Amino acid sequence: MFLAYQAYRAFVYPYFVSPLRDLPGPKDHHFFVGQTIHQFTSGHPEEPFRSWMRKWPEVPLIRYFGFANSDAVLINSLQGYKEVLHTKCYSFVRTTGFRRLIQDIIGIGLVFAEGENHRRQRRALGGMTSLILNLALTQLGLFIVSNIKSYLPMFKEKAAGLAREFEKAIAHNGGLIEEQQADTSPVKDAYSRVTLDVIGIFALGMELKNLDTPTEFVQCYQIVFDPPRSGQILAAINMILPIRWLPFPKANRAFVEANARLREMIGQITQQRIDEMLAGKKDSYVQKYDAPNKDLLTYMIEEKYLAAKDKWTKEDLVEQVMNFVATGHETTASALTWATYALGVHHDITRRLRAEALELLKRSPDPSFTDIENLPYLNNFVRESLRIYCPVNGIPRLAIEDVVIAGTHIPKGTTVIPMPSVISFNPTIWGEDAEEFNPDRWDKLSGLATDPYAWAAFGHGPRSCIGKALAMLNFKTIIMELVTSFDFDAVNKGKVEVVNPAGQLRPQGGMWMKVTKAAETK
Ligand code: HEM
Repeated sequence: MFLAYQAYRAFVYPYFVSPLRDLPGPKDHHFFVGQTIHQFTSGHPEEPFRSWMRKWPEVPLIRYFGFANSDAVLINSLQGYKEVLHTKCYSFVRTTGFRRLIQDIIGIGLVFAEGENHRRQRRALGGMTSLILNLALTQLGLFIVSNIKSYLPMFKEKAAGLAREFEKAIAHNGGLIEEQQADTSPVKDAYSRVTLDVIGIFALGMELKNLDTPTEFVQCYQIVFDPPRSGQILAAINMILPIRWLPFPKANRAFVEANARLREMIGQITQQRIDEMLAGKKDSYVQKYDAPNKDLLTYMIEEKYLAAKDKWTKEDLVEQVMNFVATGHETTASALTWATYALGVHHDITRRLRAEALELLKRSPDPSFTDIENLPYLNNFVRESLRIYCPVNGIPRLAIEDVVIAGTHIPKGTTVIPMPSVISFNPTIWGEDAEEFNPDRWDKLSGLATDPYAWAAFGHGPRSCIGKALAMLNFKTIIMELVTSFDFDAVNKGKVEVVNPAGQLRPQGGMWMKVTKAAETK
């Protein structure tokens, strides 16, 4: 009976019964596995989705076949974005494949909480997006701008440390700061180290000091985020069939061990903090940046672990911390990597950013948060960089009830994919030059491009990125530091090969970049 039902779902339902069968979409799927092989062999996690969008740019929903011919829908309209990510957000949950791809790495905290549990966690973490002022992304608590901006001195200090790293590379390697070494790469590696240091202070209240000497944290994250080809193939298979328990190949063992070690280290830090707080040593954590709020771990222990009701266990705390450390550093490191690539290709853009920043530094040698926020070209550059090179590839969802999206009835059990780059590259929204890198477009947005849902680098609605303010200020501070010190020249100015499958946009084998001291610096 069970087998007969499965056969019906795979071979009868999708072709003759599904209410989605008349939606436009690709018909070149393979027997039983749908589009899975195309996705894993396309060389880019966002292809072939982008190619479908190019073929049907005006169609709100594009239907394709997932594994076992399951129904899947690519969201291709702003209305669809608004409904899936925002107004009907809780009609969906994370998909199993997405969980299997990244849950081991990033923990089962906020990112994987669902429904009422998600609402509660988000409220507890002080990052509840106001549903009234929804699009303004007003958030309460640790993640609000007034708290984040108090970390500006720390962002500047870390950015200066990064510049020193690049100077060392210029002195030692003649400015070629990318080397192909055991699948790791110093530019991306330097960005991972600096962003890990930042999140260490924000989330753990600790100086991890990875910029000085890479710690075991960095090494473990390199193993889990930058696996060799065999590890990437394993990750692809694991999305469909859980195989992480296998003791082979070596890449699988390394992945499992690195994850276990990360949990162990974060567990130790958490336990130590709990012990200190129970012993009344409330000042043992770093507060040197004069932030109005505590670090996230301390905050969670006070608010949830030591709370009278609705308590979190130590294991809950560890998973939350895993979430923030992983999501908080690798996304920003990826954004910086691709922004540097843009600087290395578009030298005129680097010069304009430099001129704007130097002019500010002349007026205000220690610029404030408002000074930085008011740099129009930097703001345009950062948004354009995140539009063209969105670090988060896709944010797949599974419908847990029947729901109407963009006027179409979507049955329970359908996978829907909002993919920021699909909406960013759509010419009906962003114009015929949608795929071109052009920061100036932000000065003359018109038509659908002015819709808030047209730019989805941080998602939208109740599940939008809680760390947006932190990421943006950190990103801007580092770009300012880099353009006022260096010129970049991308070794590969053509198409950059990327890791696939991956939850993030990551260059395969590093981003090779020639860096020289700028003629005019601060
Ligand atoms: C450039 C940097 C970043 C980008 C592009 C980015 C992007 C995103 C996106 C697109 C989502 C929404 C996923 C969805 O709708 O399911 C998200 C969620 C999230 N982000 Fe970020 N992020 C960045 C930086 C950060 C930082 C710095 C932190 C932590 C301090 C962070 C923590 C999170 C968390 C915890 C979630 C899950 C929110 C929830 O499910 O309620 N992110 N991020």
